[in-house]
Amino acid sequence: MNTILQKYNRRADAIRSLLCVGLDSEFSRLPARFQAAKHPQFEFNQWIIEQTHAYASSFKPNMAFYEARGTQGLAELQLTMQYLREEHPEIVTICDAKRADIGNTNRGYVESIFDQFGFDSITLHPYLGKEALAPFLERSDKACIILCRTSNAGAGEFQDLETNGKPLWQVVAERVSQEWDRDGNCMLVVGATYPDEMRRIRAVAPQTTFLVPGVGAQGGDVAAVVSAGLDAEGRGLMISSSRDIIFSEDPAASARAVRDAINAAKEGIHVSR
Ligand SMILES: O=C(O)c1cc(=O)[nH]c(=O)n1[C@@H]1O[C@H](COP(=O)(O)O)[C@@H](O)[C@H]1O
Repeated sequence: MNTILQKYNRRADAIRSLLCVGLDSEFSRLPARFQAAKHPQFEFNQWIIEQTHAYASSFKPNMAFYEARGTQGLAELQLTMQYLREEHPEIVTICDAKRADIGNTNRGYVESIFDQFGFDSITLHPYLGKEALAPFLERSDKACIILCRTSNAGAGEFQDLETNGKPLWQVVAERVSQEWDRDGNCMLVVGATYPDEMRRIRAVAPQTTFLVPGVGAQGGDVAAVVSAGLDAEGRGLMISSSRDIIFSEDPAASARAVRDAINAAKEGIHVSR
């Protein structure tokens, strides 16, 4: 297991939480007091981080909402990362960017996301194959989170296509967990909205950690996710919610409620951790 996964498990055990808080800080949805601030997204993120860090094992900013504001948004993402590194270095950071290109171009993304922004991990799509992703996979000090079964309604358009009698998402799960994950630095994205598929993915990838978006605003059920996806150690899940937490009346209470729902579901299936 590599250092980022160790960091994650340490944090998850220390605060008894498998919750990932998504920093999808869309400018138009920020409270007015933050929209008027000098660094709106950064100051909002700082507030959200302070409200929710006690319940968060990871934070996941989605690049889209920072890129949308051009250089100012990217600068505020950089400030957010600096703040997290200084104030909460024990919490895992995930760059949700769903990148991947040919190998040479990936080197640029690796430098940007891992070295300039300093993220612990990044979401990637597998479409170009292992050879192209080598610059990411070689980074045994970081983690690669590969899209397997996404949470959206149309996920099946390609992901359900059968190859050698298996759906593509199963091939991705097997390939990543058995062939790509040499250093223990690979995870899989498995949407909360597909618990049946998640159960099958857990069966073929028993030791892989899943990033699980889709609870909260997208309607995924926390108890179904825990039942389908928990690993034998009582971990193996980063259950992610963005809008439902960060734009709620009380982000601290919302984060605590998801953390509590996850733990209640775990107790229901008799996992000690
Ligand atoms: O990679 C992701 O995090 C991701 C994969 C997926 O299958 N579905 C999905 O919703 N996401 C991301 O997870 C977040 C979900 O946000 P909420 O629906 O507000 O909780 C967004 O940043 C999405 O881009």
